[in-house]
Amino acid sequence: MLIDRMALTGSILLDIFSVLIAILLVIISAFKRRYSYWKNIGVECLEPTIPFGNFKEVFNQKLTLGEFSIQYYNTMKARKAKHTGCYFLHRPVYVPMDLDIVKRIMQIDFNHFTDRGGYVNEKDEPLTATVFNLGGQRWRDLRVKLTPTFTSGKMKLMFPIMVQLSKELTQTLQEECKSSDIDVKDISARFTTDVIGNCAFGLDCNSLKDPNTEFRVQGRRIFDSTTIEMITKFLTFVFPNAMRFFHVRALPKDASDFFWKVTEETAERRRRSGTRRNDAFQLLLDMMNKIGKEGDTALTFGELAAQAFVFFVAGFETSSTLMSFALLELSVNEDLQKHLRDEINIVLRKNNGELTYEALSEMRFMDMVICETLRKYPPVPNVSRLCTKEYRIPDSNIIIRKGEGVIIPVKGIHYDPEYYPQPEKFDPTRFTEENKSKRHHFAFLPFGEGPRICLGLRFGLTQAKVGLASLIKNFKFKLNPRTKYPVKFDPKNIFTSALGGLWLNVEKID
Ligand code: HEM
Repeated sequence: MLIDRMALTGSILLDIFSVLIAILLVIISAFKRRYSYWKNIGVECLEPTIPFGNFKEVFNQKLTLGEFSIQYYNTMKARKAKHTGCYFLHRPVYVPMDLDIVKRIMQIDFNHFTDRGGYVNEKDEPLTATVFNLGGQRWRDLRVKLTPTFTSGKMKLMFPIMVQLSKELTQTLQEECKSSDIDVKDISARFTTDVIGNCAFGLDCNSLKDPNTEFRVQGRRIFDSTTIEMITKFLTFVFPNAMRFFHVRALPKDASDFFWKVTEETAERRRRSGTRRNDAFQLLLDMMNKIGKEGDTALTFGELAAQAFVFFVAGFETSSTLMSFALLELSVNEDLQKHLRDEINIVLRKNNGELTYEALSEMRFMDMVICETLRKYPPVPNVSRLCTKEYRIPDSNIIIRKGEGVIIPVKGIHYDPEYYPQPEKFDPTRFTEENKSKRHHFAFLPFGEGPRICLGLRFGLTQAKVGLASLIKNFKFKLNPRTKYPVKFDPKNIFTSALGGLWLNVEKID
């Protein structure tokens, strides 16, 4: 009896094992067929690994996406390839190396690449339906409506709030640097959280005064992904339909619940008090209440909340990354720090000590430092596009089919010695007007380009410059031994982020 049962079990196990092996072989052969795609159409490609494609080191967290961008770009450049292809898991992705082709995809022939391919799952997670993630006509309509949010006129109105918060930043730092080393990434993020909260929503987020305020905690939560969350994010990008079918959420639930609740409360407060403010949130409320041009379609509350959310998230993280890496480089290059401080003091003296919007635009060296920081540490190391209409790459037989992805290797381009000799060197003079005019315009892409260029570019630059002006005027920064230079980047973060923070020694200038 026992022997019979063992035999039966053994044969079932064998059957299951054979079926599994057969399935595995089918999957492997499907991958192999897929992985011959670029070779078959004569496009340069590196050897992919099943099932990661060319992103194995990114998945197992040996490389950040920024490091991948540089490594991939340099390898292909050494092969003198103009057109290259890689595989993101099973998906073929075109990667242009020639800046004229980059310009065509992002700008001239944009109509073929209108989408980014972000994950939208409105049913389970309305906050994903942002202007960043949406494509097609819904993106176009929203983009047109949201563009007036950050005009230079609006920036001038918001400017005094930024200056006021920069004074709070100085006071906070003065207190905190007495007793401890400073993680400039953290303090910059607290500043930009308060700025975007106040300028865009009229909310006092209070994170400078209280580093553990819920805004800061939940803001950090969005970017501090666990390994599982990071893999989920990748999968939502590659299999959006399947992930929607299985109701998969791309955002941490606690953080998205918090932002939803804050948006509801803010909308309700304004409705009850009847106050109108000249800010991004008012613009969104008007769009929801159909106060605007005749024939405009109204936003739903979910759409409003999603746009408020993306402004908040995009608004604080990227700009604080910019501020903190600028501070890092200025602490390593003390002559540049002094040069910048001298410029700030000269401009402020001319303006009776007042930092105004116009005074800020007089700071030419500040602008060069900011650009060089964005070149060396682009907060978004790669930019993506989704082909929405079949496209033949000019002067070639390569066809990009509808549904195929494109990656622009921003960080790779920023480290190309052909455009930036000695790319590891921090050298703001690369951005004098004369030097800029000698380079291809698409050799500098920290905000992307074309109709989908960053919507908050002006806001991001202004808040980072205001914060930096007040910090460099009032403090001296030096590298702290806790920070490795060159920096080690955090492979768990899809954006540029230093592993363990950016710790500096800070000394108040009397
Ligand atoms: C230093 C600061 C910033 C950097 C480096 C940055 C970078 C970027 C990049 C690379 C993109 C993709 C562009 C493309 O695909 O061509 C983007 C898109 C976007 N950014 Fe920013 N960003 C910054 C600040 C901001 C701020 C402050 C906001 C809002 C308050 C913002 C809102 C957006 C939005 C809404 C999009 C999507 C635009 C669209 O698809 O139409 N960004 N940003």
